[in-house]
Amino acid sequence: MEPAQIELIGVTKRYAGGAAAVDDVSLKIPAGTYCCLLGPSGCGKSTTLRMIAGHETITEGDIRLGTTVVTDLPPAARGTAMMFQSYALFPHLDTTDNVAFSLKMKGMDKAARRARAMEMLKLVHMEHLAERRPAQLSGGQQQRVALARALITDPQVLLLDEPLSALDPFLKIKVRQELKRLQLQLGISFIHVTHSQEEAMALADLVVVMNGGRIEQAATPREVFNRPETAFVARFMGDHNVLKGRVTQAGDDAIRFELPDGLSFTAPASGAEVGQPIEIAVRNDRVRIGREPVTGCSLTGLVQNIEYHGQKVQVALSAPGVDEFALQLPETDFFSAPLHVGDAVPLTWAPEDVHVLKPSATA
Ligand SMILES: Nc1ncnc2c1ncn2[C@@H]1O[C@H](COP(=O)(O)OP(=O)(O)OP(=O)(O)O)[C@@H](O)[C@H]1O
Repeated sequence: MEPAQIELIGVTKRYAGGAAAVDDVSLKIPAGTYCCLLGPSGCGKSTTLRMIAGHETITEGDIRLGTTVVTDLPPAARGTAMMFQSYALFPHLDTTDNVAFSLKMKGMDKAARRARAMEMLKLVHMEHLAERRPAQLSGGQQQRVALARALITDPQVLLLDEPLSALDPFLKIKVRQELKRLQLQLGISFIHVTHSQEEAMALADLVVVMNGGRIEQAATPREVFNRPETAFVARFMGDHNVLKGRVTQAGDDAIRFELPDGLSFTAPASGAEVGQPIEIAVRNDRVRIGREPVTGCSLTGLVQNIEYHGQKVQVALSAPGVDEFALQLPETDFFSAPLHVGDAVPLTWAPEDVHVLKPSATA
């Protein structure tokens, strides 16, 4: 099948008696995109995926694949295929028959469907284990079989629900690379649900950050990381400090805002007016120690915790009126002048590294 764009138009899901699990979500995923639905537990990622797959009814709105509205079509008629978290392989069938299963349901003869299954097994580098049963395969191998089984239906979109969550950290990275290779090779869209921002950043062309059934931001990984739209996205992606205050002066180019404890900062003008609440983000790795203070971009922090991360050292600090503040230093910088818990540290950042946030979609 030709790759096709998928579009969600005002899609809402209300389970019986509950609030909206997915709330008026609109999203376009261009053909041939690796898309990650990212967010914390309960934000509606799996429900969104299941509605695309046709395993969950849609309360309101429509889903379109290419030019076809698939909202009311059964899963097998949509042009999508789903790989489940549990792999859901049949224990009594060998690898080849597991992969060929949907072709058997369609009435294809045995020789033809086993030949096609073997092509799929080659695609996922599993042809040498074609005769094994699921119990004789490792978790990673079972997952490849599940992938081959989903791909044999020749879908326009492959849907993956937390595909890497059961794998150990080494295998996770290996399978991650294979998923990306397969998506590029096949040229179809993959929609991959994850709660790991690292996984989403590594894989996705399009990251869709969800919170409380809504989309907070949908953009490239670089955009989401460098220009998080909301405090939720900045915190969820990590490696950002968020400062929350009230605007005290508003100029054409810059504003000043004050934290509850009186610390005052500068941010680029963003249409905010005097008296309005404001949130800004500064990346942890853009905060510097002990430089000349920059007016409106400095504070003194008290070191609370130090974590060694290999290439970087993460230092958590406290300051009056600031919930959490951290900086990341390259390993060599940290060890050339090590900090200790309890040290009072002068911190500064450049005005151009201050990023003004919008109110959250669920606010
Ligand atoms: N079958 C169901 N019946 C009622 N409520 C449900 C059902 N499935 C999910 N929900 C609720 O809908 C909301 C979204 O759930 P969903 O599984 O889509 O979230 P998620 O982001 O995928 O979470 P997780 O990462 O934990 O799987 C949650 O509040 C959940 O409790």
